[in-house]
Amino acid sequence: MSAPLMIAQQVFSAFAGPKQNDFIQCINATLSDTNGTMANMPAMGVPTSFPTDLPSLIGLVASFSALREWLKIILFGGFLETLRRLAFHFYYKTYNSFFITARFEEEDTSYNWMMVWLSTRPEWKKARDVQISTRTFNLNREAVMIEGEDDDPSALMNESRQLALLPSTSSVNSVWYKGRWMRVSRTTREGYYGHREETLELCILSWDTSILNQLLIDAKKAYLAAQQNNISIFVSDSNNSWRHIASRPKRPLKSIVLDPGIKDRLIDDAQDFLASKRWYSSRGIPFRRGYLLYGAPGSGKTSIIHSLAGELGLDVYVISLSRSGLDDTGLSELISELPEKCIALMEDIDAAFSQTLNRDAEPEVEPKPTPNGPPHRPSTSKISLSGLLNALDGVGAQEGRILFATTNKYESLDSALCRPGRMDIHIEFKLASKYQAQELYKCFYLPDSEGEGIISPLEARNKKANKHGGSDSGYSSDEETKRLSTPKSSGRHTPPRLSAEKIEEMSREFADTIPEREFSMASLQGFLMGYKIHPFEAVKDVGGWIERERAEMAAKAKAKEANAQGKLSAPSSPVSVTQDIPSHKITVEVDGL
Ligand SMILES: Nc1ncnc2c1ncn2[C@@H]1O[C@H](COP(=O)(O)OP(=O)(O)OP(=O)(O)O)[C@@H](O)[C@H]1O
Repeated sequence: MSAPLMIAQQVFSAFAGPKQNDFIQCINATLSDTNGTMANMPAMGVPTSFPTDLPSLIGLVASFSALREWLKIILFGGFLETLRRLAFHFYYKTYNSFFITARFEEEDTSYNWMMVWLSTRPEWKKARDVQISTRTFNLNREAVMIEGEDDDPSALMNESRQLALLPSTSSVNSVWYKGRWMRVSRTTREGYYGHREETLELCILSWDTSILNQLLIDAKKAYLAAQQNNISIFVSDSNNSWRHIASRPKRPLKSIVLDPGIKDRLIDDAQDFLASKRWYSSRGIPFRRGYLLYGAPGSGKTSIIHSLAGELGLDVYVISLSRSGLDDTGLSELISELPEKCIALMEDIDAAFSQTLNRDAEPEVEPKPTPNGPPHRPSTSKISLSGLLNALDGVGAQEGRILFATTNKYESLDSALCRPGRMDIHIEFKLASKYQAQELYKCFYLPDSEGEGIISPLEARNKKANKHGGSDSGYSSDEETKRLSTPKSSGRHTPPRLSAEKIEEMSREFADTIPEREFSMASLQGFLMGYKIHPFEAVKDVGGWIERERAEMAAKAKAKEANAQGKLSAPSSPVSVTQDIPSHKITVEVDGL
């Protein structure tokens, strides 16, 4: 009781000054009341009168032996803690001067470079703790295949599984790079909405900081080299940011069959545009180019755009105008965030147009019931035509971009959207001509540069496996090819090798049977897909296929007409369309007929 009172007295006198003597006397009186305690104080070496200045107070406190011990402990502990902190500080300083540390966040592209680079390292083949992954880090490329997989026939069935060996997330791994030791660790943490995000950390033991740059350059080069045969596809997410969704192998331009001149016109124009930046800027013309591809469905509009992207080495940014939640501001943001050289693709621009694209955005309407199915919901997109026009050539519009828009309903597009400056070149894609049918046939059955027809990778590998057993060398005679093209007789799954003259002759026969501009290229491709390894049967059966297609189209037209007249009151049962092909039958159910 007495010590706190004494301290209170001292503190009070220090702060309150001499005028507070009454209060000090009061405390003294209180202390002198506690006789028992005070009586013992002289024995403890504590003065019985109370100091009123600071040095005396310190003397008083120091006169307590227990307090002295505490003070010593506190000072000693503080000293030790300071030493510990200094030691750690110097340790980390020294450690960091030996190591270069780099972190890569999963959502960043550089993370993909590093992971692809790591997946090619030989270290993981011998490691005892590795992660097995089928992720390709936005690449369509072979990662590390399982050793011996090529020799295992059962692995042929798992052709598409590409297993990569990666550093484990549960341990710290070592890699050597250019004679430097590197520590690799991967950590995951809980991100937003429970999404797990990964960070890759590399610690390189090196004084020379340029080694990190070298590593990044190597990893990026390796990634781009692997990406060389692919194009990247980006779409917008709900935050109106671009997100990489896929890499697709480049499609050779020659695999797209158009009437003569169309492909050349497109490619020449696009190449000329990309090389003319200075020309545009010196004349004050916005450095942008727009192409409108319109015409029949399945005529190759989308295919040629992807193929062109591969040819020009550009990535494709798909702008989906009917995406729910996308409004004029979001669209402007998206277009202004496009990279300088890229292809922006707006598919089926008429679909968005007929639902919401008009100069004065219509208020949302209730879904209307349709006779044959669920009510048709209008798009939840809030794009207006003026918003689209502003986004395309407003101040925020990106320079250097090539815009491709596709539509099946050319006439329904507003003339403001189609005017030069927005859509500079309009190209019509028609239903297949005889010329296209013939070229498509040749495309299917002519051997490519490696001596194979257009066959699936599995067939190619089967072919490789059969290399020593079959009579594959050189072109075969007609009799031989007929025999080979019949699977029952040959038991093979590879297309026959036909001479170029033979294919030319058969392709003419095929094209003669196909009526001009009646079928789409997509439907011809669909037919030929059923005869991938049966070129003779394809020519023989195409007449029957045409009849069936016509009957089907007539039935569809009839049903559509009946629908339009409101005669259909109940949903009709699906119609089965059966296509006979030599090796198997395909049954397709067509709804609503
Ligand atoms: N001219 C063509 N040459 C080669 N293949 C073609 C051609 N046209 C279409 N195809 C094939 O048909 C399929 C559909 O083609 P694509 O998607 O490019 O047509 P589209 O005109 O964009 O159709 P839609 O207007 O319905 O979107 C693809 O698999 C493609 O290989």
